[in-house]
Amino acid sequence: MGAITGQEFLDRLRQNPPTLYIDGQRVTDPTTHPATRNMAHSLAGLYDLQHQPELRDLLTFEENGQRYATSFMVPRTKEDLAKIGEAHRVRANYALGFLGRAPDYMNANVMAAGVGADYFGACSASVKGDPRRDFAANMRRYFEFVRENDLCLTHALTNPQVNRAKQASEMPDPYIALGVVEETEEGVIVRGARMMATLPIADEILVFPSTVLKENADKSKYAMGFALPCNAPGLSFQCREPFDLGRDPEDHPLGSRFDEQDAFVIFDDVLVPWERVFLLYDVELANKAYAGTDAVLHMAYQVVNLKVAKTEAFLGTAQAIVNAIGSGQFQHVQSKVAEIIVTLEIMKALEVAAVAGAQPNGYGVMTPARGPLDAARNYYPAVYARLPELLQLLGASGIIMMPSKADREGPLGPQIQKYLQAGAASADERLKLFRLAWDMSMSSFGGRQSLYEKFFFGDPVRMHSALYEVYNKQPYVERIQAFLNQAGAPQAVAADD
Ligand SMILES: Cc1cc2nc3c(=O)[nH]c(=O)nc-3n(C[C@H](O)[C@H](O)[C@H](O)COP(=O)(O)OP(=O)(O)OC[C@H]3O[C@@H](n4cnc5c(N)ncnc54)[C@H](O)[C@@H]3O)c2cc1C
Repeated sequence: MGAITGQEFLDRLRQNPPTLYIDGQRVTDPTTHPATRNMAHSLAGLYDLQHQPELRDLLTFEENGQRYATSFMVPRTKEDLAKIGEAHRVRANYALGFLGRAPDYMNANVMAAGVGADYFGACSASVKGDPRRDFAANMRRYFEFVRENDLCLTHALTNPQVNRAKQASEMPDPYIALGVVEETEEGVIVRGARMMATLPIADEILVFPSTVLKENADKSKYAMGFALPCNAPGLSFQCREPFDLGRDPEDHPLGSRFDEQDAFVIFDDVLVPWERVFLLYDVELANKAYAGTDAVLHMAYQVVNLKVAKTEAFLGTAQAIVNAIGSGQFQHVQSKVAEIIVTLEIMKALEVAAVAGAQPNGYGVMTPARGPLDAARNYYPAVYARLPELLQLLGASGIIMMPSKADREGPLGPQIQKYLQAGAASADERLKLFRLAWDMSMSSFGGRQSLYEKFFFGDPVRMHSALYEVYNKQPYVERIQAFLNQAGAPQAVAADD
């Protein structure tokens, strides 16, 4: 099959809808439900991009006579990596960088895991050569399956909050956190919940643990990795309140089109067939799965490209506001726009450095450099909050005084046109622009983005700790030590002056 069209995506979603619940009701058809239909069609548009004649060569690649999405490409050279990055960027621009979990993100994950599938073969519960329990073979096949069908994947890594002072096994019920209940001939039965899966309007869900599990026999039932269709029996997604309010895109330019949704995932004794199991009971392997296959780096590479696109959107919007209201001569206004430029250039430089420092990994995959990507995924969550704040500071009351499209067509239309025009734009143009700034920075959609940017790659506190642990600081300590030793002698001579 290979790269699908938007229509194929929608048909598949309609025929096999994920088990979604919104506002107490089951969503029987996400392509028509008011809370999900616009997002479903936006995703379809993203799939259609890969068939546009001018983008086809960038967004897809050919293998054995078949075309696949570039995000599934196994990079063997730095040129391959650069092409993948450019494709990520073009696809990110489709939603101005505001679609956090477009399919590319998980495609990068399954690509790295699929090529590095031997990692899963080392799992203590894997049976080499067994057509169903050979986890390496399962992972390899799964990558092929996802790529062949151009599937859209969601994923859920963290357990419900409940009590972060306790381990999963110490909760009031041992199956609040997702755990294995039993093995059967067909597979494993899992029970419990996962806290968050963005983009539940998907074909399949990938489940891995992200929290570091401690080694002991009891906790090993929480160590697992598997994939399932989003309509597997017993699996349900409880969606949060929708941010697509059904408004005209001119009024809610982002929320009306790109509410990717976030869902709480409930596994009510769900059967995971053996062929879909990639990891089981092996705490050490589970804890290191993302690093062990380098999936984390390929995902982070998608992310750095996405964040470049998003920061470019902030810069463009900020400068358009400045142009519209003629505030560009004020020094502090220039300084605020310059702040966005600095963030953008840092992210672009980290992307370039990730490719420049890329090396083939043990599986022959050209892997972007870890240092710049770790810097990007720690830096951006720390600075993101300033971007919406800068839009607010530049737009001021303009970001709240925004009559809607219906208002502009109503009885006060002529007055709105007169009083809400901009120095360099009509009222219609100005209000569309300010509505975008509001949706980026202040609406419920924009507010969720601010939370998303803080946590999308994990808890920033623990990410910093992880960086502290892995970063080789010793050469710098030694340099300081050498300097101090050198400095000692001349200082001793001069000290008696
Ligand atoms: C909008 C949004 C979308 C998301 N999408 C996805 C998704 O698609 N898939 C997915 O798997 N996850 C997703 N996440 C979840 C994300 O991975 C988590 O938010 C992140 O890992 C933090 O975990 P938590 O939310 O459970 O916070 P908690 O772990 O509950 O942390 C809450 C607070 O307690 C502190 N804390 C808790 N435990 C510790 C500790 N051991 N050490 C130090 N401090 C601690 C934290 O620093 C934080 O301040 C999403 C999150 C958001 C907000």
